[in-house]
Amino acid sequence: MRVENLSVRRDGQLVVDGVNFELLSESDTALVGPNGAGKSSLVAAVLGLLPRQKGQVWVLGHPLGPAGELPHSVRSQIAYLPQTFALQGRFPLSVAEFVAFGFDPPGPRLPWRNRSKRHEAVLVALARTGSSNLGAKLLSELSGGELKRVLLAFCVVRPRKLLLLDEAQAGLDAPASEQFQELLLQLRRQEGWTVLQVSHDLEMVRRSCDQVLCLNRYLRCSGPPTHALSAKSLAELYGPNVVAYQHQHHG
Ligand SMILES: Nc1ncnc2c1ncn2[C@@H]1O[C@H](COP(=O)(O)OP(=O)(O)OP(=O)(O)O)[C@@H](O)[C@H]1O
Repeated sequence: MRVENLSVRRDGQLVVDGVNFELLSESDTALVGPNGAGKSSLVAAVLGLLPRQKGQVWVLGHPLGPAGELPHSVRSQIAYLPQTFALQGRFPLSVAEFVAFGFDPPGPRLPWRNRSKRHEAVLVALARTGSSNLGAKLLSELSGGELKRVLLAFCVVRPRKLLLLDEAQAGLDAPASEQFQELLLQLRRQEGWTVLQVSHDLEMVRRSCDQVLCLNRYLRCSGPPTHALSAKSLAELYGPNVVAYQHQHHG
């Protein structure tokens, strides 16, 4: 993915201003910045879900159209996990049914076609994400950690190239968050995904991402974590009162 001079306006305010970046194939890039910095707006705009005020975006070599259009063949390579995924009450959709939706590329869906292949792919996806015991449960009955694993099962049920995650670990406790990140890393390597993930977990970003984009309306800094998350960069991004915490590894 390549983004040139991207600006996004919301309610008359410029919330993303002149942003440039590139995601290298099979890399893991984190998008960090304070609340309201424009991270979710940027992700929505590069997917064509939010209008751009200006700028060009190329997804897997294809230009994003003026109204966010992409060919089906490109859209089918993308998975997007939004920040919120609200299911009220006992929404009547099982985990296995939900993951099965991920099997069919965008476009007209013919549920009777590929039925046995789809069923097999769902079982494999659930197994690969440690969710085999959840297939018959309702999606609305899952815990936060279970739901995140099932969302990854949705992503892995057929091959894709690009994965965009908006605060996928929000609401998870520390062990669940760690497990989710490990699973994501494992699947990314196996599938060859290119990942862009919005995160507030700077320690996780330091440990597992190749590139960091520091956003606060415009791109304040970018590069490998050692550079982009230095004390100086963090002070510029979050203000001088943020303490840059770094694990010291001994031995
Ligand atoms: N639906 C909306 N309508 C109008 N303005 C919005 C909407 N959603 C967000 N904004 C505004 O756009 C700006 C950027 O918000 P955005 O959600 O992109 O930031 P963020 O960096 O993802 O924040 P957070 O870390 O809190 O999720 C904020 O000023 C916010 O108030």
